[in-house]
Parts: sequence; C-alpha cells; structure tokens
Amino acid sequence: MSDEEHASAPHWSETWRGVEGQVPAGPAGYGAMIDTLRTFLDDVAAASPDEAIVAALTQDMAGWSSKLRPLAVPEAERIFAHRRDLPGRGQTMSPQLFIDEASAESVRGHVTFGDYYLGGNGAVHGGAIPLLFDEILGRLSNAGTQKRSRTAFLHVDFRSITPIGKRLQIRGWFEYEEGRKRLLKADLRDGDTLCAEAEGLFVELRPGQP
Ligand SMILES: CCCCCCCC(=O)SCCNC(=O)CCNC(=O)[C@H](O)C(C)(C)COP(=O)(O)OP(=O)(O)OC[C@H]1O[C@@H](n2cnc3c(N)ncnc32)[C@H](O)[C@@H]1OP(=O)(O)O
Repeated sequence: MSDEEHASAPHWSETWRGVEGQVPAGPAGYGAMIDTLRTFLDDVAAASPDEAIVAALTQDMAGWSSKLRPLAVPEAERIFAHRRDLPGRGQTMSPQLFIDEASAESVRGHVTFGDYYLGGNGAVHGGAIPLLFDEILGRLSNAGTQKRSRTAFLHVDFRSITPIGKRLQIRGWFEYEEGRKRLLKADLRDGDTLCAEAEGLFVELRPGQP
C-alpha cells in the first residue's frame, strides 16, 4: 500500500487522530518501505534458502546496515513507530493493526499475523499476542482527553489457537477508571472463535514520570 493509500484508508477516527497529536512527516514512501520490510520478514521466516542465497542476503543486509547506521537520530526525531497516521504505526515489532472504528472509550480493528509471528503448528507465538493487546489498549488508554499512562499489568488468556495468515478481529474497551488507574479489556477473534482475551491496568503518569 502506498503512503497515499495509507493516508486515505479509513483507519483512525478523528478522535484518535486529534489526541495523538503531530506525527513526523518522514520521507515519501516510508509506509511502503515498512510494508516491504514486513513482507521481507515473513519471506525470511517461510523460506528454506540455499547457502548462496544466505551468503548474498547476509552481504546485502550488512550493506544496508552500514548505510543506515550513520543516519541514526535521537528517539524524539525517529520515524519508526512514530507514524501514528499509518496502520501499524510504521513499525514491525507487532503485527500491523488496522483500526476500523475508534472512540475515546472503545476501538475495533483487524489484523493478520504473517509467517514471521509463527510459534508452531500454524499457531501465532504466545508472546506476539500480548504485544498486539498492549498496542491497542495502550493507545486506547491514552485516547480522548486522557493524560499519558503506562501498562502496569497485562493479563492474557489464550482461549484457542490464533491462526497465522488469517484476518482476525480485535476489540478493546474501557472497563472502568478509578483515580489514576484505568482498567481496559480486549479480545481477539477468528470469526466466531475467541482466540485470546486480555485485561490491562494502565496507570496515569505523574508529572516527571518517564
Ligand atoms: C503509541 C504507543 C502504544 C503502545 C503503548 C504501550 C504501553 C506500554 O507498554 S508502557 C511500557 C510497559 N510499562 C512500563 O514500563 C511501566 C513500568 N512501571 C511503572 O512505570 C510504574 O510501576 C507505574 C507507572 C505503572 C505505576 O507506578 P506509580 O505511578 O508509582 O504508581 P503507584 O502509586 O505505585 O500505584 C498507583 C495505583 O496503581 C496500582 N498498581 C500499580 N501497579 C500495579 C500492578 N502491577 N498491579 C496492580 N495494581 C497496580 C497501585 O496499587 C495503586 O493503586 P491505589 O491507588 O488503589 O493504591
């Protein structure tokens, strides 16, 4: 998907876009580069390359690392994971989350775990699913007029296998707020099948807390 297609896709509600503030513009094509990186990681995970391909790939990747290393900037100036206008925030640590509907109280979206997230026997790795829940609930906790919070705990129940390569539905919502504490819940479904559900406590940061 091109940056233009990303930008016109109905992914962020105005509510989320408004509260999440400015995003770094970044160079044209950044979203497409991250999409290519995601596909690349899936291809690496799925392939059984021969020795020549492994050697060539290692050399190519090392070449790109040496081009990128001198371009490193401080965290505040980084683009990776800061493009909140793009599905998946322009990062590859967690799977690409597409938001279909969002408000300050709840959010609904979809996600497909590629081969990169395979645990075994066609099931998504058990560590990749909490990443997704933390992503969606962390963003929801900080939506609306909320002050910034951090995850204090994230409890995940794995109810059935989460399949690789299938479009899954994800929802998140506020349960309650009490002082600085916000309890949020989320679930991940494959059609009618509940794959996993989560409960997270997010604690509003005091001034000066990192
Ligand atoms: C765009 C980005 C999207 C992705 C978002 C991702 C969000 C994240 O993952 S953040 C990274 C992971 N989280 C962290 O690193 C947090 C590390 N922990 C901390 O910084 C602190 O422990 C923090 C801020 C959570 C709480 O510390 P502090 O502010 O001192 O709170 P504290 O005063 O101890 O507790 C406040 C209340 O929360 C409760 N609480 C705090 N931690 C817990 C916990 N783990 N379990 C249960 N209750 C807790 C306390 O009991 C207290 O309750 P009450 O007011 O009823 O007495």
